[in-house]
Amino acid sequence: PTSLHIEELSASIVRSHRETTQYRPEELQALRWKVFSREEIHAYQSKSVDEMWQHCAVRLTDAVQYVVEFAKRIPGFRQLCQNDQIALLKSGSMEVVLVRMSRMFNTENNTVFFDGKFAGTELFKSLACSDLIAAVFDFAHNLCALRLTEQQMAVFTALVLINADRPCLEDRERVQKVRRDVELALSHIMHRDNQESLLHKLYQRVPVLKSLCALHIEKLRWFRQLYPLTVHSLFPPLYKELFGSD
Ligand SMILES: CCS(=O)(=O)c1ccc(CC(=O)Nc2ccc(-c3ccc(CC(C)C)c(C#N)c3)c(C(F)(F)F)c2)cc1
Repeated sequence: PTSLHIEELSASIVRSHRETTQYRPEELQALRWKVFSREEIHAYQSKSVDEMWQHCAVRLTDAVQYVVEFAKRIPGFRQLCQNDQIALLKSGSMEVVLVRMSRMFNTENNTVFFDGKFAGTELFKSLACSDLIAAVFDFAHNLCALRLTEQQMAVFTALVLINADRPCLEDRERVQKVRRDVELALSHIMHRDNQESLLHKLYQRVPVLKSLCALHIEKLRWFRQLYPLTVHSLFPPLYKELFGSD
C-alpha cells in the first residue's frame, strides 16, 4: 500500500470516529466535574439487581450502537462479507466500547461518564458485579493515563475491531489484509506524533480487554440464570445478539 493510501485510511478512520462519538473531548472536559450527588448515587444503589442490570444493558447497547456505526464507516470493513462484519462486531464491539470509555474517565476522582454525569464504582453496587466494574474502571484508568489523542484512539479502536484471529471468520486472509493497513496507519500516526513507545503499551492492553469481555459474558450468564425473563423481555435485542451465548 502506498503511503498516500495509508494517509487516506487514517484520515477516514479518524473522521468515522469523530462522527460516531456522542461527545467531543472538549464537551467531556466541560462535563468532567458534573458528578452524581449523594442522593442520586443512593437512588442507583437502591435499584434492584435486575433493574440496575437492565439500565446498564441499555446504556451499554447505546454505546455499542455508535461502535457499529463506526465500523460501517471504516473503509475495508465495509468490503468484508456480511458474515465477517458480524463476527468482528460480535467479538470486538464491547472491546471498542471499553477503549472508548477511557476517553470519558476522570483520573483525578476515578469517575467515568455514565447516564449524563461522572460516576464512581460505588454507583454500580446493586449490579452485584463489583469485580467486573473494578476491572472496567482499572482498564479505563490505565488507558486514560496514556493520554491518547483522538486520532490515536480512533485508529487503535479500528485495530481492536479488525482482528483476523476472531472466531467464525470466513475470509481470514481478507481481514488480515485490512488489519495490516490499519496497523501501518497506527504506527504511521505514532511515528508522526513521536510516540512509538506508546505502541507496545497499547498492544499490552489488548489481552486485558479480552479478559474484561470474558468476565462480562460470565456475569451475564450468571445474571440470566437468576433473571431469565428480564433478559428475555427487557434487555435490548442487540445486547442479547452480541453478548448472549445463543
Ligand atoms: C460510544 C459513543 S461515545 O461517545 O464514545 C460514549 C458516549 C457515552 C458514554 C457513556 C456510557 O455509555 N457510559 C457507560 C456505559 C455503561 C457502563 C457499564 C455499566 C455496567 C457494566 C456492567 C455489566 C454487568 C452491564 C459495564 C460493563 N462491562 C459497563 C459504564 C461503566 F463502565 F462506567 F460502568 C459506562 C460512553 C461512550
